[in-house]
Amino acid sequence: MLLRSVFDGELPRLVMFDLDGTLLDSVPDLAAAVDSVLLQLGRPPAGLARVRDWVGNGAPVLVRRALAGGLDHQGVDDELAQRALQMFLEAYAGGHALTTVYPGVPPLLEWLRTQGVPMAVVTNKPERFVEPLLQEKGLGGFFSWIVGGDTLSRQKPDPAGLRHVLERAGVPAHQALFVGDSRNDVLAARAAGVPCVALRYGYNHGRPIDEEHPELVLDDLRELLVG
Ligand SMILES: O=C(O)COP(=O)(O)O
Ligand SMILES: [Mg+2]
Repeated sequence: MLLRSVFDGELPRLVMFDLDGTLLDSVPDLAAAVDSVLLQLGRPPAGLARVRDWVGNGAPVLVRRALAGGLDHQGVDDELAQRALQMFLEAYAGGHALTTVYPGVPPLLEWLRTQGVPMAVVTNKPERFVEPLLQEKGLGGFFSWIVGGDTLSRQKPDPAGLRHVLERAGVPAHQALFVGDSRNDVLAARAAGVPCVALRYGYNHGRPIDEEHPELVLDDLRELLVG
């Protein structure tokens, strides 16, 4: 089995997951919220394809990128960014009907649960959205620990969130696994000493995630259970 091959034939003692682009295809709702902010500010909408490349560094950076119209958000007015962030949070709280669970996710989570492997979510999404979203999408109850982008003072690519969970779970880094979709995930895992699996279907600022050289790159999480 591919999952066991990462741990010399054993199972990991903890699996931590990224949220957006890994468990949930959340960009349609994120793009709708971004576009509602831009329209309220009298600007043209950004559209799903561009927002997809801007997701991954949390809501404040997503909003700044939307105001800048690109990944580089230097020079965006701080007061405007703050106002736009409040508008975004309000719009995004309005609903998540367009967000879907990637098909490989439920089979892997169910299987890990039957094996007694504890699970966690470490995301850059603001913490307030995470638990309700997991519940709404049928993924509530799987995760023993949840770290959002504003839970600690630092977010991914900083390893603080992963270390926070490792400590609480009492699991050494090399016996845990992190599953993500972006460069931030690979860098955070590497800095924490945690092996990393990355998904090609997610959001990585428009670049192939293979370039970041995680331990494994997959197209579907069910591949972990095969072999
Ligand atoms: O909110 C974001 O920017 C992305 O969140 P993620 O860390 O779950 O991919
Ligand atoms: Mg992600």
